[in-house]
Amino acid sequence: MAAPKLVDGPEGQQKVVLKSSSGGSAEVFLHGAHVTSWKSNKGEELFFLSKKAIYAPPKAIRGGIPLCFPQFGPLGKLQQHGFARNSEFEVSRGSEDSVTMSLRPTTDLHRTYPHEFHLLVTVKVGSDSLTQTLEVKNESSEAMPLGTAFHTYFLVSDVDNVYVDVGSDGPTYLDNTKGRAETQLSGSKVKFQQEFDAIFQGAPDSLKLVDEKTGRTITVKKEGLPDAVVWNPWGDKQFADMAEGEYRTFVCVEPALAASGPIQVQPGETWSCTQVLSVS
Ligand SMILES: O=P(O)(O)OC[C@H]1O[C@H](O)[C@H](O)[C@@H](O)[C@@H]1O
Repeated sequence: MAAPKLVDGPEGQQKVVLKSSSGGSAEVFLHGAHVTSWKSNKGEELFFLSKKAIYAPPKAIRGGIPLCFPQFGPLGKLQQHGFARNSEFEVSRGSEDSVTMSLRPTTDLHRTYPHEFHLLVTVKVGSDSLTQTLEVKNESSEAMPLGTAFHTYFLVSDVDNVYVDVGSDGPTYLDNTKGRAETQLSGSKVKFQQEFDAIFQGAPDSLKLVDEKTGRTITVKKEGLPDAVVWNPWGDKQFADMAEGEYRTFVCVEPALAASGPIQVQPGETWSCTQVLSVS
């Protein structure tokens, strides 16, 4: 099995380039096991990646799929979204169209998260799909708390042209712009006219992002992740690693173990989750 090719990227960071025999492709940095590009078999880029992204610790790359682990957002004692997205992974195995990257805790990570674990993240690209799986084994003698998310930034023609169908009619969500106040969505479609930052707890396992201008539909299927976060920051506020106006060109749909967590992974237990993205 050919080992995946390591290619130099910005700021001395290395990435793996994946190619499917039927045309799709993807790129995954060792920094954060971070997927930064997914192209369909038509060669169209499907992920947003900021022109001002920073490719070195302690920043996560702004775009693609930041890996939130072992915490989601501020829901715990660790840094926002946990440390995995700012950690250096190693290639564990791979092929032309798939790579598995590995992270074990360093002394530094143990300072805030005193657990022995082995984290494996696998990314596989198909002609019009990308599959990402996270597996974590608790190798310590006590339970380890876990929150996580695949924090995917999808490229859109303009935020005015899109909606996210969350798969159920009139669900409630926790509104992060209002202190996680419980709020009800009218209908099943999230549209964007202002900052939207919501945790749909116990969301259906299939969500859709529809771009009515391009006619493109992205389907997000989640396994093992009870929640879904939908986010657009609206406006050029507070993000030094986002260029002016870039907020109009992405929507985040994030399969997550967020407000339904953290869970406790028991000693010796391996916990896993998956997202399958497809474009039509
Ligand atoms: O800037 P970051 O740490 O990557 O967080 C970016 C965003 O992530 C999630 O979508 C949260 O729901 C938002 O509240 C947060 O602003």
